[in-house]
Amino acid sequence: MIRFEGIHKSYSAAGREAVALHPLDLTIDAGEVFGIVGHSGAGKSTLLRLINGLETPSGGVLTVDGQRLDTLDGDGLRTLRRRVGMIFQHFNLLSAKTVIDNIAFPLRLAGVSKAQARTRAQELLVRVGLEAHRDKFPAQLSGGQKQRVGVARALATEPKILLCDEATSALDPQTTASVLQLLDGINRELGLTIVLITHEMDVVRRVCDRVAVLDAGHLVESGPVTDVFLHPQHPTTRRFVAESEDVDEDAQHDDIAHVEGRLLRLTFTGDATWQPLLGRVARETGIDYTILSGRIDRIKRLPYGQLTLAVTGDRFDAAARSFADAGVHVQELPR
Ligand SMILES: Nc1ncnc2c1ncn2[C@@H]1O[C@H](COP(=O)(O)OP(=O)(O)OP(=O)(O)O)[C@@H](O)[C@H]1O
Repeated sequence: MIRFEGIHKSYSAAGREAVALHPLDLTIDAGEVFGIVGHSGAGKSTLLRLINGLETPSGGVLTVDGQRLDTLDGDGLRTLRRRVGMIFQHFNLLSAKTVIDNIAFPLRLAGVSKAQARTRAQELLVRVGLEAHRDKFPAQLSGGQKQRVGVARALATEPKILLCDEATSALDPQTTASVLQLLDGINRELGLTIVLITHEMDVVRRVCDRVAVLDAGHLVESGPVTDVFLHPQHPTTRRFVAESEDVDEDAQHDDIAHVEGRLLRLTFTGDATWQPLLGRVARETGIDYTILSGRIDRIKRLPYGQLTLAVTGDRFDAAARSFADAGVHVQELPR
């Protein structure tokens, strides 16, 4: 478990104090995939780098697996870094070393013999699906393959926690999906805690269990991805969700101006996603509806659907109740 209590961080640059993180409380549970989303400069990297001691907080208490980081000496910090692996946006591989030697490198640093380090690196190569590339150099690999080497190297010292610093931001959508799948598998099979920072809500939707939203150094919202993604409360979170769904909010506003009725947002999750509810409720209550927007997708493995309707007819409240009785989350939106 990683626990931030009143943690804050300021940098002094050119004689001035700049606040990167305002005091925040946050708990990341063992074994979960936790996403931290925010725009550039929001404080994501700072938050992540506090966890492996690459940055020290200006105040507050940070505990990793029950150990306060401010009590660690040099040896303690080195042990922490073996238990907390990290992967990076630009992979940070050693260009003069082969794939297998890149993976073995942290073990060699930790004093493991060359033969043992290579045996372990070979196992990791298989896990990330790169056996065929073991003797190549990083320059001979695609971005996705480089990130797989990064993952294998991070796993070499058998960490309990994996930090991912914009790990898919330099990759195309298909490669992003395969690297996220790899991370998901590692989380499930090895029980590793994964903390990832990203500026894309879509990355959070695909792999994270919980998420925190940072805005200019403030933690503005956090919770299970199903809650935060489907029912965002803070304007910054709403913008992230709208961006990831490719919604043009201005165009949507224009569309709404053209239709009559009250606006209803229906969110279906799990089994409710597959029920033929719309027609049934319309028949039973005599309402009519126009679909303004709709989406069916998954949050991690949970199927969900979200529809925005303009509803006409007298029995709006009865229709809303029928949807709610069928397990659908119902929200009336202001016009
Ligand atoms: N070493 C440093 N010295 C001075 N200021 C810093 C330092 N590192 C970060 N900052 C400042 O702290 C704030 C938060 O930076 P941070 O890198 O944590 O944000 P971020 O959300 O990760 O952004 P990005 O996605 O662009 O990396 C920014 O205003 C940044 O300029």
